[in-house]
This record gives sequence, C-alpha cells and structure tokens, in this order.
Amino acid sequence: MVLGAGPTGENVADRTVAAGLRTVIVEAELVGGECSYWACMPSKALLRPAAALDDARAVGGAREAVGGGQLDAAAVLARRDSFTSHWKDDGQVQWLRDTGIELVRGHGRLAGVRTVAVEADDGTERVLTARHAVAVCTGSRPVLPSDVPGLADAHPWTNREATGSPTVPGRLAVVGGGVVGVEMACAWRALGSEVVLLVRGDALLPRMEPFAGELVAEGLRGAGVDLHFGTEVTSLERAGATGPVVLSLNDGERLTEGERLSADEVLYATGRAPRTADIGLEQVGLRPGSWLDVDDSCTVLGVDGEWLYAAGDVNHRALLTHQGKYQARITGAAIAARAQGRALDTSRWGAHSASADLAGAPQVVFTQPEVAAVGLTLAAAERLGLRVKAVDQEIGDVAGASLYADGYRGRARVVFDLDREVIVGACLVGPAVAELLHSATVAVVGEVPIDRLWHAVPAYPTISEVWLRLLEGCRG
Ligand SMILES: Cc1cc2nc3c(=O)[nH]c(=O)nc-3n(C[C@H](O)[C@H](O)[C@H](O)COP(=O)(O)OP(=O)(O)OC[C@H]3O[C@@H](n4cnc5c(N)ncnc54)[C@H](O)[C@@H]3O)c2cc1C
Ligand SMILES: NC(=O)c1ccc[n+]([C@@H]2O[C@H](COP(=O)([O-])OP(=O)(O)OC[C@H]3O[C@@H](n4cnc5c(N)ncnc54)[C@H](O)[C@@H]3O)[C@@H](O)[C@H]2O)c1
Repeated sequence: MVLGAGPTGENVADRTVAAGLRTVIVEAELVGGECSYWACMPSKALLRPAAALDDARAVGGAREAVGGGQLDAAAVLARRDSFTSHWKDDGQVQWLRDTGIELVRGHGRLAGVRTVAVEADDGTERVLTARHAVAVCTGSRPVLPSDVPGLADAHPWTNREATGSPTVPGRLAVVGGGVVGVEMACAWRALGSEVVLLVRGDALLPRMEPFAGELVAEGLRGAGVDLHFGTEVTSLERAGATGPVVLSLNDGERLTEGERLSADEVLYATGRAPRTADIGLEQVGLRPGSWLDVDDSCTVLGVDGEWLYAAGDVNHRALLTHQGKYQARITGAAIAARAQGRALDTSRWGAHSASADLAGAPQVVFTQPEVAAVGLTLAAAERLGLRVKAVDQEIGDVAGASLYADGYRGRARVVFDLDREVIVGACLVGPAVAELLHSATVAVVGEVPIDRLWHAVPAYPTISEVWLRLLEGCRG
C-alpha cells in the first residue's frame, strides 16, 4: 500500500505492480502530487519562455528578429495551465488504471502494523491492511517562520500561489535565496513584475559552489531584480484583504521608504517541512511532524518488522522529484524482494540501496544563467576529509559556447579526488548547461577513472567540449 500519489508514490506503486504485487495507492488531493501541479511542472513552464527569449537575444541575427519585445504573459500563463492539466488529474488517474494500480481517494493515517485508515471527503472511513508493506510518500509542505508578526494576515504566497497565480503581480517581494526563491524571482520578473528578493544570508544558493550563487545574482540583477542580502523581514501588514502588503525590514542594505517596503504580493520561499503531522505516526511509535529516518533501502528506522518504508521528500534525503522516483524504484525492489523471501543487496550501489542520494544526486536550477550540479562541492568534499582539487574553467572559452550565445558567460568546476582519480562533484553555470549535467552524473556515479574519461570525446563544436579543459586540469 502506498500513501501519497506524488511522483514518488506513483513510482513505488508502478514497481510493486510490475513485481506482481497487488497495490493500492491513497491520495488526499490530486494524483500527481505537488510536483505536477504546484512545483516542478508549472515553475518550469513559467521559466522556459524567458530562457527561450534570452537565448534568441544572445544570438546576432535572431536578436534582431525578436527585437526588444516582452513575453506575452497571458500566453505564458495559459501554457503553464496546460502543463498542470488545469489542475485536474484525469490523465494521471487513467495512468494508474492502465498500470493496474488501485486508487483510494482520501486522507490516509497509519492505524497499526501494515494498516492504514482512509478518511474520505464525506467523512466516511475505510481501513485497509496490506499483506506486505506500506510506503509513506506524503511529500513536504512549505514552512514559514512562526515568529514574524502579521505574516499570516498578510496571506503570503507559498509555492502554490507562486506557481499557480492566474495574474502577474505588479510588485512581488520574495523572501529566501534558495532554489524556489531564485527561480520564482526570475520567472515573475520575466513576466513583468517588479521583484525584490530579500535574502537573510550573504549568498544565493548557499548549498552549491559559491560561484553559482554569484552568477545567478548577477543574472537576476541584470534582469532588473532588486536583490538584498543580510535582510530580514521583521513584520508585515496587509491593508485590507486585497491591498498592498508593507514589509518592515531589518535591513543590511537600505531599501525604499527607509526600512519599509511595499509590495502587492509576498512569496515566502523559506524551505520545506515533512507532511507527517497527521498521518498516524504515533500509532507506530514515531513522532508526528518529523522527517522519516530511513536506511538506504528506504525502510523506516525505529519500526519493527521491516514493513514500513518512506520515500521522496518525506525522508529528507534529497528533496528532488528525480531522487524521489529513484528511491521509489529502490523501495519497490526492496518490497518485492522481501515479499518473495529474497535477501536485500544494500551494499553501496546495490539493487536495494539508494546510494546516489548522498553521492550523486543531480540538480538543475532553471534560472538565467542555469545552474547544474551533481555530487560534492569542494567544501563538502573537504569536510568529508577527501584529498581533492577543484578544476575551474570559463565555459565561454569553448567554441561551442561562443556559437551558442554571443559573449557566452558561464563557469564550470569539477572536484577531483586525487587518491581515487575520479570526479566526485561537478557544477556548471551558464546558458543551456542543464543538458550537460547527465554527462557529469555518469562520471560521478560511475566513478569513471580519469584515464578512461580521457577517451570520452565530446562532439565539436558543442558546449560539452568544456570537458576537455576540465579533464586536462584534473590530470595536470
Ligand atoms: C516551486 C518548486 C519547484 C520545484 N521544482 C523542482 C524541479 O524542477 N525539479 C525537481 O526535481 N524537484 C523540484 N521541486 C521539488 C519537488 O517538487 C519534490 O521533490 C517532489 O514533489 C517530491 O515528490 P513526492 O512524491 O515525494 O511528494 P509530493 O509531490 O509532495 O506528493 C505527495 C503526495 O502525497 C499526498 N498526501 C500527503 N499526505 C497524505 C495523506 N495523509 N493521505 C493521502 N495522501 C497524502 C499529497 O496530496 C501529494 O499528492 C520543486 C519544489 C518546489 C516547491
Ligand atoms: N529546480 C529544482 O531542482 C528545484 C526547484 C525548486 C525547489 N526545489 C527543491 O525544493 C526544496 C525547497 O526549496 P526552498 O527554496 O523552499 O528551500 P531551500 O532550503 O532551498 O531554501 C530556503 C532558503 O530560505 C532561507 N530561510 C529560511 N528561513 C528563513 C527566514 N525565516 N527568513 C529568511 N530566509 C529564510 C534559508 O536560509 C534558505 O536559503 C529544495 O530543497 C529544493 O531541492 C528544487
């Protein structure tokens, strides 16, 4: 039985059905989860037109064709709506049906060993007991600070409004310099909002290589985003239900109107919390509201009998759709193996070990410029005590990049393990680097020795030729 039909839950169910196990999936909202309706898909649908326009503007000849025109915001929002299927899940429900997965709609709560009670919208309850396993895939929700006066009454945007708004706000304040903050600042600025990005710390994307945040900051400022570091919101006040919201700031740098800022909407992009407050964790001896600790097979720790699994955002290993789906494949394989009485292979890179979560989870930040990263940063590798060196390369020096965009600006870094002679991390920043990332993921996850990578020849003249310079740097 699977609790939550986001991308992770759907994939666990797909794998257990494929293994011949009867599978029920329980969903409280829309089949497809946060990713399909209020996260990955709509946010990328909002960002892609801006990137396409920037790409055209960066190429002489094409630049003249598009001129100084702005995005057609209504058309972009309509295209976004089509990517969310207008917030209807008929297509995904049909996929469940075609795959042989049974859907039970309602809010599920653990009610004992292998047992889930599902409360339907009309208040009726149905109790289901699984033969083999329950996989909790309930995802995460936005977390807002609890100590900022006026925040709740200001009706702040979370990721749901930021990806689903039917209109473009005139002035948008964004709080938080993580991935949601920078992507949404980029998207709404391109759609015509005046955007102020308020960052508590002194850098964007603090978990990535420092140059990633620096180049994204430069890109945002170049696009007209008003970016402030060292700035905290101390209180908010919304004039009436629909009037502007006034933010009081503890301001590292001076803003307009002394230390007060007025905006039509304010987006809080300040991180995620697990959706576990009301899923019956207390029935199995766990603390409601906590992230679910799992081992590498995604089996929940602290619950006897190896029947409870947790995959996707809810286990806090890597809050990314593709890693959730990867964990789902591992979880499905583990459930099937245990159901068939087979031993698990939980060795590193084994069939039942989500090893890549920690060693090789790739991520793309779809700003202009894009950021694509996998594996360890230099700082993280050093913290682990690895003997490493960083090899840096300006991507614009590569012929393929200069053809891609006039004055291409971007940087790449690989982190090279001097003892094992393999690449343990890579970070690429620049236009169109997202599609280069899988080459880096294969190098990191495959632990391909530098002597063999030397023979992996990138085609001329592509941006991938940056690999030649990076490999020379590793060897030199
Ligand atoms: C704005 C934004 C943009 C993002 N962009 C990207 C991106 O480009 N790429 C990327 O890889 N990741 C991205 N992410 C992260 C990505 O959305 C998550 O990692 C992903 O959605 C996690 O999938 P999941 O299946 O674990 O959880 P979810 O997608 O959250 O799905 C969980 C499901 O469980 C259901 N559920 C919860 N509790 C219950 C219950 N008690 N009973 C029944 N059902 C329940 C929910 O209704 C939901 O449908 C983004 C996140 C945000 C906020
Ligand atoms: N393209 C992608 O892959 C993508 C896009 C969006 C989101 N995501 C995933 O979703 C997750 C959530 O993203 P997110 O940006 O909400 O979280 P995040 O943890 O990446 O960033 C939140 C930021 O808000 C700051 N912050 C926290 N509390 C604050 C406060 N009270 N005031 C001001 N700043 C505060 C934090 O210091 C942090 O920098 C991420 O872990 C990411 O993996 C992925």
